[in-house]
Amino acid sequence: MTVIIRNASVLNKEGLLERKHIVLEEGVISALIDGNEAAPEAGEIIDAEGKLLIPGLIDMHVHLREPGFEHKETVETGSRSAAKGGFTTIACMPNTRPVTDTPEIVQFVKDKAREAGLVKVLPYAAITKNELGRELTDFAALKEAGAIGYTDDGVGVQSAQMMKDAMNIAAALDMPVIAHCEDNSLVEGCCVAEGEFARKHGLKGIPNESEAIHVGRDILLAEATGVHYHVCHVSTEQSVRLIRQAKEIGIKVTAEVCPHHLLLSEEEIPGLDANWKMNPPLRSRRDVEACIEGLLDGTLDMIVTDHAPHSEEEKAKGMQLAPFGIVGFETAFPLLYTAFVATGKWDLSLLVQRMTADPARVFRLNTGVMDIGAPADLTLIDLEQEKEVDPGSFASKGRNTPFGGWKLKGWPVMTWVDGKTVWTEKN
Ligand SMILES: NC(=O)N[C@@H](CC(=O)O)C(=O)O
Ligand SMILES: [Zn+2]
Ligand SMILES: [Zn+2]
Repeated sequence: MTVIIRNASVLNKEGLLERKHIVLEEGVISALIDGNEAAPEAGEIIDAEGKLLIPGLIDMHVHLREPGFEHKETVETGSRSAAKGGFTTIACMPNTRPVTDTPEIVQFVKDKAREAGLVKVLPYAAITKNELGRELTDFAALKEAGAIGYTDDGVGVQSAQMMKDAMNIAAALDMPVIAHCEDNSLVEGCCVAEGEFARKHGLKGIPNESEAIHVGRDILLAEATGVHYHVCHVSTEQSVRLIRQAKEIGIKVTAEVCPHHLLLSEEEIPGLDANWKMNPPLRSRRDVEACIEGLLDGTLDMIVTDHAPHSEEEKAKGMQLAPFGIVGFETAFPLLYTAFVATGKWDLSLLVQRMTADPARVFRLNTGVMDIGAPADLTLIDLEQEKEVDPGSFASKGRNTPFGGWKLKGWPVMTWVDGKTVWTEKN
């Protein structure tokens, strides 16, 4: 099957936009033709009409909730939500029920993804059985089953010895350890960050050190073990500083940041609405600025959504009792485009790189670039289209977002995986 995408705006290696016709054959990009030349006439022809065509977005931190929490999301609904948001590869977290801590559950997630037939789903496996922090999982068997890394996301690994053992085994298997950094002794009974909002509402606040203490500890353990250590959802100035210093001295550390931690601080939380509750929490303006700076200088390698769907009933329990987490796939690109690129603060190529080529480089994925021979994982984006975020229209089962009603530009309109259309606005 041949697909020709005519008249697309494509970012060249210098980060400038060029008009191209792109030919997709047998699931790979087979030709990039100068837009001034005639486009070939064969197979399915799509006229991009000058819209932006980029490598499919990659999200290395998402929650698909299956098995066990199908009322929040399934592999299928999450995959559709991802495709709608312009994502073509997503890596899902193991805090399911049962936890993804055996080869059978890794296989189950892969089977569900194949049945859905939408985006590429890469499963992570747990570091410890049932994510309880007591006993390591069988790293070799989990790798063999197709897990791409180990993480207890949702909770931090509290024991330094447990983390060190995990890193030693992962290093020997040439696999990464991905860490949710949180010291439980510092966050008991907390639901929002330390700061003005917590004070005003009489809530116990989550301090920045609860995250950064684990980042610092784990960087030392990564240095000792030589593992590839990846930090989840960085949200504090202190974590950014520690990661920057570790990179400077050659420790193999990489990191991710979420759109909400680049856009929102605790000052913006409007009230006791749990759609503003996530872990890590929204912190101070100073932390937001440090995360932005970290992303710009490459200390933070990539943007991830931490797509964390919950049901409306669960989120209605209020700030203190509702579960942590917000959905992310369907708003990520338009949010960042509108806030940072349309305003002239960032180059378009920087945003695209941090959501495609950079995660592919860090996790050694064979995608994320628009080269001849690369998989035809592509996203077409309408940079002019402006519309309001409408949680009611999400493909995700989750409606839990603080961004409802935000007016955004830069909406994905069509997504291809291995040359196959997995989502189009026109349906
Ligand atoms: N980020 C969140 O607020 N919640 C995540 C867990 C996590 O990513 O730590 C979830 O599973 O709901
Ligand atoms: Zn986490
Ligand atoms: Zn998460």
